[in-house]
Amino acid sequence: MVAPSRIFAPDLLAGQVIVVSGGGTGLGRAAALELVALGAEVVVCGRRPEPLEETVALAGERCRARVCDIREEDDVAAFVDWTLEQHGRIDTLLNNAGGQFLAPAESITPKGFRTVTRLNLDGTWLMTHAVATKAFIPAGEDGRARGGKVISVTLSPHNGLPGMVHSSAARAGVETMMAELSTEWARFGIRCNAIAAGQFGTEVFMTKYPQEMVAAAAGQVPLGRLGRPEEFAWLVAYLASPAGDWFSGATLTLDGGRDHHVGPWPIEGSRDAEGRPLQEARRA
Ligand SMILES: CCC/C=C/C(=O)SCCNC(=O)CCNC(=O)[C@H](O)C(C)(C)COP(=O)([O-])OP(=O)([O-])OC[C@H]1O[C@@H](n2cnc3c(N)ncnc32)[C@H](O)[C@@H]1OP(=O)([O-])[O-]
Ligand SMILES: NC(=O)C1=CN([C@@H]2O[C@H](COP(=O)(O)OP(=O)(O)OC[C@H]3O[C@@H](n4cnc5c(N)ncnc54)[C@H](OP(=O)(O)O)[C@@H]3O)[C@@H](O)[C@H]2O)C=CC1
Repeated sequence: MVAPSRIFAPDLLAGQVIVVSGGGTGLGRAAALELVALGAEVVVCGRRPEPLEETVALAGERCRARVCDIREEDDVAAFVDWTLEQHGRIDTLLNNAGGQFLAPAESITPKGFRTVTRLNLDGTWLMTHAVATKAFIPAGEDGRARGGKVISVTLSPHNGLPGMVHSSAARAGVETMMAELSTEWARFGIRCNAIAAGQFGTEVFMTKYPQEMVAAAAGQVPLGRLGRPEEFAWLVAYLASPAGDWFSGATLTLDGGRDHHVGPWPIEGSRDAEGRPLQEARRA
């Protein structure tokens, strides 16, 4: 039995069907559990069955899983068809699956660059296009497009993460994709937004990258800590709920201030004896 939400009413998303890509781990799993706690039917996908099965075991009967590689067009089509066979509708798609490797730009090969843009940009597009054309745009019983919501995970800081030029470029593309579609697909009642995630202490974040980088990450966040997966899940739930109905084309940055980090403040050598920032004297 999934734990009740600490923030929202338990029936906030009752009756909704929500797809979470990458729902077997980290931020995707946290979102899946919160959405189930709020009454939604959730379908998770990813490449490996084991983490998906663990999410289902934690979430209970209102969560289903199916293996799908979001980079493969046929996989994506089969996954969306299967979800519609199971539930008859999709209300929200959370494009959370993604990732990258850390490497200096000059050492990234053409294949390495393509690998990361294909996952984050092409994969997000394949999922978005398939869900829109199969579930959101076709007419419902009233003869009008059913509509729906797309929420795509991107990356903060927006000036790019050194060592991640491929992912920084791909996520910028996803944010523009969401903004563009918010105009084109408004006529179908489709809302498209991005959540620019700062650094969250998920298991993969804590273990995949060089430990020096991980150890330094919180120090680059003005609020002084990494994000907690439930903080991501709450924003997803808010956007999926009626409170999110007038958001479209937006990028919501969720990062403890990381996007605007300029280094330690007060600046080293520019503090008074108590460590406070310096202040100019008033004119006499
Ligand atoms: C501050 C942090 C902010 C963000 C945090 C998070 O996102 S946390 C969450 C993060 N979560 C995730 O990232 C989860 C998802 N991430 C993944 O699945 C992998 O990281 C992936 C994106 C590489 C795709 O995997 P895949 O199995 O499809 O690919 P593959 O392994 O077969 O490699 C294909 C090609 O890529 C290249 N290349 C690969 N690695 C390196 C490297 N270390 N060095 C150099 N190059 C590398 C290489 O060209 C290779 O070809 P080769 O030379 O072998 O012929
Ligand atoms: N944690 C952080 O600090 C930040 C994370 N992000 C992004 O947020 C998202 C979640 O991150 P996090 O939970 O930390 O990381 P995880 O690595 O735990 O999550 C990535 C998920 O995506 C799935 N996935 C990867 N490739 C594919 C694919 N080709 N097809 C389908 N599913 C795939 C993985 O499952 P499987 O391997 O089984 O396919 C996994 O469940 C990612 O897009 C990440 O890049 C962005 C900014 C910062």
